[in-house]
Amino acid sequence: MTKSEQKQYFLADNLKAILVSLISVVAVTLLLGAVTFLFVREQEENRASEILNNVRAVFRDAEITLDYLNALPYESCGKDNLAEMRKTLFRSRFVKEIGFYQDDSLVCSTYLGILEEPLATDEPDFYTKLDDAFWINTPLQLFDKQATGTIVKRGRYNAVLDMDSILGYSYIQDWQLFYNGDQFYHMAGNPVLVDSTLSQQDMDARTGYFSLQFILCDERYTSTCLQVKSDHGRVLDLHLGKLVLFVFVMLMTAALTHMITFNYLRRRRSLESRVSKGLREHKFYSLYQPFVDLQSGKVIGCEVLSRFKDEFGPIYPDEFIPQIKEQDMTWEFTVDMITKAMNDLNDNPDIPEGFKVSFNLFPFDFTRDSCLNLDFVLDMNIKNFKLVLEITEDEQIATQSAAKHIKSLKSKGFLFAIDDFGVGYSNLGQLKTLNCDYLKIDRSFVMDMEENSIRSSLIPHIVSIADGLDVELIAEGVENLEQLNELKGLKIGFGQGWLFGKPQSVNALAKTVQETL
Ligand SMILES: Nc1nc2c(ncn2[C@@H]2O[C@@H]3COP(=O)(O)O[C@H]4[C@@H](O)[C@H](n5cnc6c(=O)[nH]c(N)nc65)O[C@@H]4COP(=O)(O)O[C@H]3[C@H]2O)c(=O)[nH]1
Repeated sequence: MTKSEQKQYFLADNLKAILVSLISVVAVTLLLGAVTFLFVREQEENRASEILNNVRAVFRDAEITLDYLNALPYESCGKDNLAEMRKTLFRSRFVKEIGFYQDDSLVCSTYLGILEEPLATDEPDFYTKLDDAFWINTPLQLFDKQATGTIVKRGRYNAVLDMDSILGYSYIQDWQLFYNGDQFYHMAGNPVLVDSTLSQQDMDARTGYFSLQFILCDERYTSTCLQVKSDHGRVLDLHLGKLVLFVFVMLMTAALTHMITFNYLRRRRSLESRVSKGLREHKFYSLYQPFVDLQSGKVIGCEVLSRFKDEFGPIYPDEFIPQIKEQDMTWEFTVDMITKAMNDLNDNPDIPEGFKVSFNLFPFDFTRDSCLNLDFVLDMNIKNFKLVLEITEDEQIATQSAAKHIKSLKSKGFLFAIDDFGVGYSNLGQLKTLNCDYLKIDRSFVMDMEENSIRSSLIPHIVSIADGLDVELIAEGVENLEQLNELKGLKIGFGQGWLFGKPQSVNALAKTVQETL
């Protein structure tokens, strides 16, 4: 991969990773947002029911107080009645003052005692379903002129309720308490905050669960309800820590998903993962390079050479072969390559019977018994190809087991070629033991023949070694006519190289074969 390709992939991977991290941040935000919201909403509901509990305590206290007094037989305000009213006031917790009525006028109260002039009272703000009369934020004429309060009257008595000490603690009144009678009656809190003409059903339909606007009614005094429209500033103050955590989690999610995605994409592009994916998905394919009989010029065989290409481009054998060895997949790879090549060559009618087909094998595989499983190639050999197995000179083939396996394969009809002869590890004794059929002269010897280099001057010695061992020679890397002529002059039998054809598709090979017939 070139530097500019690497840069391009780096940028593309980065963009993809950014996209994935954005998507995951959105997903995490939605998920965490929903969970946090439900949590906040529950907390707001808890706060609302706490307010309602306090209200219930006040009403209950007033109810007990008023019921107790109404049960007494007093019809007028005398000393005894007043004493009883004061005793009762002392016992109650949320009643600030008690008054007594005669003929709809207030005639005495715990604070002022018996009034000289009975006091007529204004119309109440509303009546409850139990016929209790309520005055909301009404001037408390009996105290000082400024004071206002909530008064409830039941039967002959009224009670001034200490609502403020319970309801007034909240510095932001983002709720209103109302009585739900034939219509909404404001009782406490912020009267303009929420639309009092809305029914609970309207509110529910309008707000849904993901909202900080809701109505909660008391369990006992079911007509006493709290309408809440939570103040965002207060809620934010309350949950600032969570918000900071939220932002932190989002940043971490973004960073982590970017890192994971980027690494994944980079790993996917690594040689190791591309090769292993290629092996898994049988993505390797074969090209065929012609062998030529140097004297007649006819194509008499081919070498099968593997190739690989994926969405990131090609990988060449000098990179994927070591990788396959590293992943210990050599045998699986070889079986796959041979099967595909045999199918290609069998299927093409222009590849003649008896054609030499040469496969590259990994020397290490000859040390394992599995190499004897090459019988399947014989079964596939319907066109009687001369099957040549090429092994590079390698210390692995010097082992006893490799020599035994090679001997056994030869007895089944496979021919053997020592590849890249002259640059590897071999000695004459070993060559004799292996009893190979061909020596392939490494192309480094052929490359500078026309310049009479020291290396090329060794070719005649290789020729006499081959004569001594009675093996055929194949010269690799023949690129021009000068090399061809010299090789012919040295009585070398076969050649392979760009002069005769590069590694090519089976169809191109078939055409080359037909042209030289
Ligand atoms: N400069 C030049 N090069 C020429 C010329 N003629 C042929 N070549 C190249 O020389 C290599 C010959 O194959 P090799 O020596 O068996 O060397 C092969 C072989 O050892 C290994 N290889 C390739 N395919 C397979 C395979 O399927 N299995 C195994 N085990 N090894 C393979 O990878 C090596 C390299 O393969 P390739 O890149 O295909 O390279 C091929 C071929 O393309 C020429 O005239 N000039």
